[in-house]
Amino acid sequence: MEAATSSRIVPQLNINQNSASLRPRAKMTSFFLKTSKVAVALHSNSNDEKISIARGLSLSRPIQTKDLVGRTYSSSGVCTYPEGATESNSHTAEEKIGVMLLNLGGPDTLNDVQPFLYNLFADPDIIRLPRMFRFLQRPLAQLISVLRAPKSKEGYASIGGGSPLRKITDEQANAIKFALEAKEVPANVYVAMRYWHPFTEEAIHQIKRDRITRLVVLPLYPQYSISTTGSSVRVLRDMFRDDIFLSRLPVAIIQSWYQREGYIKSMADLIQKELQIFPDPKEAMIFFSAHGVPVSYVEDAGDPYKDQMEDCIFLIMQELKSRGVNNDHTLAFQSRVGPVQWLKPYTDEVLVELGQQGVKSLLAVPISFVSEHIETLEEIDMEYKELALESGIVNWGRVPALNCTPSFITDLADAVIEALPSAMAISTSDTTSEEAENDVVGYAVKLFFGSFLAFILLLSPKVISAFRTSIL
Ligand SMILES: C=CC1=C(C)c2cc3[nH]c(cc4nc(cc5[nH]c(cc1n2)c(C)c5CCC(=O)O)C(CCC(=O)O)=C4C)c(C)c3C=C
Ligand SMILES: [Fe+2]
Repeated sequence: MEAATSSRIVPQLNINQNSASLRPRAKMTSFFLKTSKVAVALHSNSNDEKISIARGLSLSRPIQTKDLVGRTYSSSGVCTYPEGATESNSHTAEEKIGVMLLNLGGPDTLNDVQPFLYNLFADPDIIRLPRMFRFLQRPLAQLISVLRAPKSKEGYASIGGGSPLRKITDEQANAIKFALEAKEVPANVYVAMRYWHPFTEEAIHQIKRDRITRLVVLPLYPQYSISTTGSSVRVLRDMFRDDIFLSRLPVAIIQSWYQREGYIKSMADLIQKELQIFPDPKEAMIFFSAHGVPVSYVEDAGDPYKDQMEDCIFLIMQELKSRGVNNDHTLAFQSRVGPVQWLKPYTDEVLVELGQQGVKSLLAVPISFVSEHIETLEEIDMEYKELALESGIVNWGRVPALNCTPSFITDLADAVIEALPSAMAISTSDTTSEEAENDVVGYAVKLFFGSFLAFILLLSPKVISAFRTSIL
C-alpha cells in the first residue's frame, strides 16, 4: 500500500460507509445529486487561472468513480462530463468559496463543562439508543452529564480551566485560509463545532450571510467515525435539506483524509523528530494511542474507524521504514466512557503490559485528532505517563499534535482545492438562488390573487344561491 495524495469525498450526506468499500486508497465522488449551474460556471468562469489550479491537480494512480448522474471523477477530484454534455456560459458571477472545518468543540470555561457534556451525550450518534427508547435521549444526557461533570471538570481544570480546541481550530482556520490564498484560491474558512461554540448552526448562518457560492466541508478528523464526522454530517444534511439557499449551494464533503501523503509525511516527520530525544532512538517503541469507540459501532453499525486507523498506522510506519526508521510499534485505544465494551486493546492496560515485558522507552503518538486537547494534555501527558513510569518504562516521550504544522496545513489546503470541482447542490431544480427568491415572491403573489379570486367567486350571486339551496 502506498500513500495517495487524495481524500475521500462523499456522494451523499447520508452515506453509510462500510469497511470493504473504503479500502481503495483514494475515493472521490460528488456530494449531491444534480449539477448546479455554478458548478458548470467553474469551467466558463472568466477567472480561469484560479480554477485551473484546482482542475489541474492529478495523482500518479488515479481512481475513477461515478456519481449518481453519471459524471466521472478522477481520484484527484476533477470532474469530467459524459460525452455530449454541454457547458453553459450563462453564469459569470464571481465565485465565493467557503471552507467549513468540522470539529468537536470543547468547553471554554469550567462552567461550560456540564452543558457541553449534555450536548455530547444528547447526540444520538454518541449514545445510540434503539429507536423505541429515543425519547430517553435527553433525560439520559442530562443525567450522565451531571454525573460526569465533576470528573471532567477536574480534567479541564488541570489543563488551564478549559479546552484549547477553539483557539487551535481558529488558528488552523486562519492558516488554511492563508495557504489557500498562497495557492491563489481565496476562500472564507468557517469553524463548525458539534458540541460547543461556534456551533455548526453559527457557521451555517455566517456562510449564508456571506453568500458563499461553493463550499468544501473538511472534518478535522483524519479517520471517519459515525461518532465524529458522521455526526456532524448528519446535522448538516438536515440543515441543507430544509433550507432553500443551502439546498442549492454546491458542496463537497471530504469524509476522511488519513491516507493523504502530506498528512502521513507530516506525522512521520513529528515521530522521527521526537525519537531523536531518546537516549537510544532505535530502542523506543512507537505507541499509537487512538480515541476509542464502542465495539458495537464497528461490529454492528459498520463504522470504518478501526479499519481506517489500522490503515493509517500502516502508512505512517511504511513512510518511516522508507526513511530507515524500523522501530517496533503498537496501537491501543484510549478514553473509554461508560460500561460498554470499547475497541481493544485499552491504552492503560497495554502500558502496564509493556512495562512488565521490559520495554524501557516509549513514544506516545496521539493519532485520531490533529489538535492538542484534553486527552493529549491530561490523559496522555499526565495519567498515562504516570502509569507508564510506575509500570517500569523509564524513558517517556509524546509526539505533539499537528496543530498548525506548515506541511500539514498546506496539505489540507490541497485537499480543499482538489475537492472544489466535485461540489454539487442537493437540489434537483435548475433554479439559481435568485430565481428561488423570485419563486417565493411569485408564490406569494399567486396566493394573494388566488385568494382574491376565490373570495369574489364565493360572493357571486350564483354561488350564493347554490350555497343557499344546498343548505336549505
Ligand atoms: C476521533 C476522535 C474522537 C472520537 C472517535 C470520539 C468518540 C467519543 N467520545 C466520547 C465521549 C467524550 N469525548 C470527550 C472529549 C473529546 N472527544 C474527542 C474526540 C473523539 N471522541 C476530543 C478531541 C475530545 C476533547 C475535547 C476537548 O475539550 O478538548 C468527552 C469530554 C471529556 C471527558 O469528559 O472525558 C467525552 C465524555 C464518546 C462516548 C465517543 C464515542 C461514542
Ligand atoms: Fe470523545
